[in-house]
Amino acid sequence: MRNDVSHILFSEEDIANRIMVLGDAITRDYADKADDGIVLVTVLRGGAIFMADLARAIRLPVEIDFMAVSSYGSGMKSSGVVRILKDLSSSIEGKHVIVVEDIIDSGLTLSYLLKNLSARNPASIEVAALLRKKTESQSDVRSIYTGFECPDEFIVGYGLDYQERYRNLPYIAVLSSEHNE
Ligand SMILES: O=P(O)(O)OC[C@H]1O[C@H](OP(=O)(O)OP(=O)(O)O)[C@H](O)[C@@H]1O
Ligand SMILES: Nc1nc2[nH]cnc2c(=O)[nH]1
Ligand SMILES: [Mg+2]
Repeated sequence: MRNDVSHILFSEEDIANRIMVLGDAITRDYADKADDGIVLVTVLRGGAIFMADLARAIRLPVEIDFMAVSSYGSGMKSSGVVRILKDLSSSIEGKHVIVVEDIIDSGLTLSYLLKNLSARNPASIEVAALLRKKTESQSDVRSIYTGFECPDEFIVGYGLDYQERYRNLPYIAVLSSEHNE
């Protein structure tokens, strides 16, 4: 373990096992929806690594598309303002959308995205989030495919950054206190 990481919450193996379970659940739930088209809408940048593994755990044809939004910038607190930096490349009208996110923290990013994407008339829209933080003041976002609940600390690894570093750690960890203040 690196010395700038305080402790590991979920190991590479924990993550791989959990993603297999989520992939199986999605495969089962969407088996009769594949003909309409299933799109994994990944929220860049943090969601990219989770999506890459989740997509390969789903045994149905799926499209992948990307949106880039940012509410955190380089800090550890949500600015509360979600900006679309990149929109989807294709239409989602009539398709079954699964929004793939690395973490639900305040829930602001996902509530904004769900509202924005629902207005484009998809056949259905659900959320797959690898982590859901246990916080007091979280927007009420429904995520039916959730990987793990995590403590209210600043998390890095497996897509999650601090000042753009740590995204490529294969595990999920809490940043050590010198960084986490
Ligand atoms: O529930 P919330 O409080 O809205 O936080 C969750 C969002 O924050 C992070 O993104 P960030 O804006 O840091 O962009 P990034 O993915 O490029 O790191 C994370 O990837 C989620 O998208
Ligand atoms: N890296 C990181 N990004 C976040 N965005 C919202 N919450 C978090 C968090 O705990 N860690
Ligand atoms: Mg970030």
